[in-house]
Amino acid sequence: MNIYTSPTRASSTARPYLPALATESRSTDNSSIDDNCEAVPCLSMEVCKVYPKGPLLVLPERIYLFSEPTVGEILPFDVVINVAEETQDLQTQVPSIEYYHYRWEHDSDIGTDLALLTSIMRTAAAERKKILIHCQCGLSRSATLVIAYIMKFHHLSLRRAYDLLKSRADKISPAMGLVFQLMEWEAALKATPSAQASDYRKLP
Ligand SMILES: N[C@@H](Cc1ccc(OP(=O)(O)O)cc1)C(=O)O
Repeated sequence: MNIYTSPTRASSTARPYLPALATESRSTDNSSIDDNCEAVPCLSMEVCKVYPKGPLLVLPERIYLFSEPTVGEILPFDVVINVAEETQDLQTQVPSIEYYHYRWEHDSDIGTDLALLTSIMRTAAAERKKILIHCQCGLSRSATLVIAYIMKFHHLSLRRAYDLLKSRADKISPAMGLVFQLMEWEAALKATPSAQASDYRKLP
């Protein structure tokens, strides 16, 4: 079990079960991706060295996952989505970048934001923009958003989307409360399959 348990959520609720089985095969394009995600434990909120080589390309449409970046680290990006309450808002320092800061905590209600942010990502990807998704450690909140994107625009179940991202960024561990919301997201996507048909894009 590699799902990060938020300290703000009691363990009274049933645990969603997403065993970390990397069932997706890696494409040639992404063969070097895992090399960037070294086995460096995220020891504290202050020291999140999960991506020691910088932002990690996790999806072929130029979508990268990362922990809290410096100004210099976001400069190469066209779009930055920061989904951590506690991270620094860099918007004023990078006026040329399309910058979004959604102040998620580990137990935030993110359902509405998922719809909006995945659409923003999709639009940016269609415009061939380079997109950075980050939170503080790049393990839970930002990973949740990327999983939601994969589910919606690559038509994968939560389990398969999680396994896919895990195969490319093996330290991800969405907080349990966020996994529950991804389960709701999955149900909502299933209820409106026709709305996604034109957005379908096959993963290489
Ligand atoms: N608190 C954890 C590290 C951690 C911090 C934040 C975190 O969330 P996110 O990836 O959403 O910034 C996940 C994990 C530890 O002590 O190892």
